[in-house]
Amino acid sequence: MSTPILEARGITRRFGGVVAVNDVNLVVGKGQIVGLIGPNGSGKSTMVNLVTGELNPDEGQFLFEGQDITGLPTYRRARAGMARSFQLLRLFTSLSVEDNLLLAHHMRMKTGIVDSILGRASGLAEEQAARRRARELLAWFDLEAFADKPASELSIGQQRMVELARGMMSEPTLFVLDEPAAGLSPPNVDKLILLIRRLRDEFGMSILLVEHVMRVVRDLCDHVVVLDSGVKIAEGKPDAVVKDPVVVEAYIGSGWKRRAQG
Ligand SMILES: Nc1ncnc2c1ncn2[C@@H]1O[C@H](COP(=O)(O)OP(=O)(O)OP(=O)(O)O)[C@@H](O)[C@H]1O
Repeated sequence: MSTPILEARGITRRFGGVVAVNDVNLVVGKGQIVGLIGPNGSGKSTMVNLVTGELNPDEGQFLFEGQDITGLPTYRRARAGMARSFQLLRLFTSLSVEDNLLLAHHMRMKTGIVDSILGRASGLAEEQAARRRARELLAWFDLEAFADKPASELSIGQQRMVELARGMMSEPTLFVLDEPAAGLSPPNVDKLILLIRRLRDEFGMSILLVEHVMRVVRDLCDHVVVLDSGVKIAEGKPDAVVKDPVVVEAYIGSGWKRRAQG
């Protein structure tokens, strides 16, 4: 197997007396879609924040394309090729859709904006390239018609697409998606599934996906990792994992059946 895009080795993170993530190993291979699931409070969001550098682990190591990135700040991970989407949308609702893409690009990469304000040639060239990329992505996501509209005028489903397009601005090789189906209607969930698959197939993207909607996990994931109380309790193919008695037991009482039908 080629070097995985992401490898988490023995990751532990505590909050006071709570061990939110406990000695977790996780591998995302190149071009793979790996699901991270588990009942509420099992440590998924903490793990995502550890992967992207919003949090640092107390123990363990992260490798990105074989390089140790443990302790690197978020923007350095973005430069290395990592992007994320947020469970609660973080769009600038008064800005246009296109400006959301451009601004996020500058903020994530910590580059360009000073140059462009000062009118430096390198900055201007980058600004033009970013604008071109934004337009291409808006077309790819079928959002061209909304480019100049304030994000607030879009439906939640459309805003989720903007969030994904925004993540793509930095040309990531690993996209970490935090509950992309949250709040979407069933037809929009179908669209999302197709779109995430296309992201992988057309851009060769690797994806780490946290998701409660089991249909999304079953349809998309090559491999699933299950957390419970911070511990990895199972992993494998989605169909086998959701039937694993240990996993079913962990979900009982936390609305698993309702979600599995979602
Ligand atoms: N900043 C924090 N301070 C203290 N405890 C925290 C913090 N963040 C998470 N925790 C605790 O860590 C554990 C894991 O929480 P986390 O949010 O990672 O779970 P989750 O699987 O993402 O849950 P959900 O599915 O509800 O989003 C929980 O017990 C939570 O209360």
